[in-house]
Amino acid sequence: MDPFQNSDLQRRKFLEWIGLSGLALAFPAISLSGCQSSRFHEDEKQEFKNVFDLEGLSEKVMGKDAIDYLNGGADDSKTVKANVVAYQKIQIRARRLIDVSTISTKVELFGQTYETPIILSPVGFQKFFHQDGEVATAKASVKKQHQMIVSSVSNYSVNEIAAQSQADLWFQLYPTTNREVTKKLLERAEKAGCKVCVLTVDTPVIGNRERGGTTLTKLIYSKELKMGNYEGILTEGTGIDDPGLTWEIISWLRANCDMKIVLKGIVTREDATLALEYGVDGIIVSNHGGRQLESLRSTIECLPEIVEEIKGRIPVLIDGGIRRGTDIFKALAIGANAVCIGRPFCWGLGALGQEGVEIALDILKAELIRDMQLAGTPSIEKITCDFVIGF
Ligand SMILES: Cc1cc2nc3c(=O)[nH]c(=O)nc-3n(C[C@H](O)[C@H](O)[C@H](O)COP(=O)(O)O)c2cc1C
Ligand SMILES: O=C(O)C(=O)c1ccccc1
Repeated sequence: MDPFQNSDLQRRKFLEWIGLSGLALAFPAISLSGCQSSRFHEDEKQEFKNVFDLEGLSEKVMGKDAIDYLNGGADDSKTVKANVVAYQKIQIRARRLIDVSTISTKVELFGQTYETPIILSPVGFQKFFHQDGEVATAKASVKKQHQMIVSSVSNYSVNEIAAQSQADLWFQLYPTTNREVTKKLLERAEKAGCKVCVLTVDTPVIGNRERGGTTLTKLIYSKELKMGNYEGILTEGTGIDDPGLTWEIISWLRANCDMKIVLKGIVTREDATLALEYGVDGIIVSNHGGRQLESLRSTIECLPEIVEEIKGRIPVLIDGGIRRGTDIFKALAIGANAVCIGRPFCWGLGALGQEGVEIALDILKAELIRDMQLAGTPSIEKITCDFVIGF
């Protein structure tokens, strides 16, 4: 039974029952947010100069619980800040008199060509930000030709998101302690057409979220939790995290699905080596946006040793703290094959639904193109480590 499916009153009662009165109050605010876009005129939309303008609007229209859940991190949020600040220490070495009249942002990953190297990170619970949740995000990603990664803990199921948006999705997996349940999650993703499984490896337990954490933890551990992908399959006593998970999962995944396997959450050269040994297809250098272990290095500081270890054998992606075209440029220069963004597209979603996600993606892509022109790099392959200093 889905406690949320019948009525607002039922949903509120359920949330109160599990002790989430604050969250219960937040839900009506979410359902109101569907009318947001009509409040903004074309001229006002021009006002979104950068993703921070979308953040500002999202804070005006979302409830406090949603804001805390979205922007919060582990402990004192030092790693959340480090992810952003570390980009500022790196400088660009631009070259002159290079023809930049045509710019290509195309990249190749897993044998496929993508229009841009900017991918949408998996983010759970997107209905918190806007009633259309992951479906709005997926529609924006299709329209703007960006790859989207659907979280295991999405509110809409991966098959519903695929059906409503026609998106080619990647699926992010949180393996449960019950492999039969995990198998069903994989089957659902493959049926939805997913060709890539992003296995998150930084969440043996949920981090210490002092901001927005109580809300999240209670929902995760609530036996009644019914988010899209677990509909009809989450058996009693199965949580979304598995503290017993080891490298053995890779061969199990190989035996149980045909998707490419990408590890998300690698932050050391040692684990990059093991990832190669276990034969994964790619890695995402990530600290979960600073939401898991506090005091990890920023991801851009982790990137050099990992790139050095991987030596181009498999794609290396990175996320965390990317807010500007120059941040994307720096990550690509240091050796990332693509980047993922989390909070920035969610600010757009919270602010204006699908249209806000589109605006966030447009802003970042336009910034990247302008920065490539100013630096003298007409294609992504041309962005080498000679173009950056101070990392
Ligand atoms: C609200 C929120 C929910 C998230 N949910 C998931 C998730 O379900 N699975 C996952 O692997 N990562 C999750 N992440 C981490 C993101 O995939 C990504 O690593 C992080 O947001 C990147 O940092 P950025 O937000 O600074 O761009 C979440 C992040 C946020 C902000
Ligand atoms: O908040 C997160 O970072 C996250 O990964 C998550 C986990 C479970 C439910 C929702 C989000």
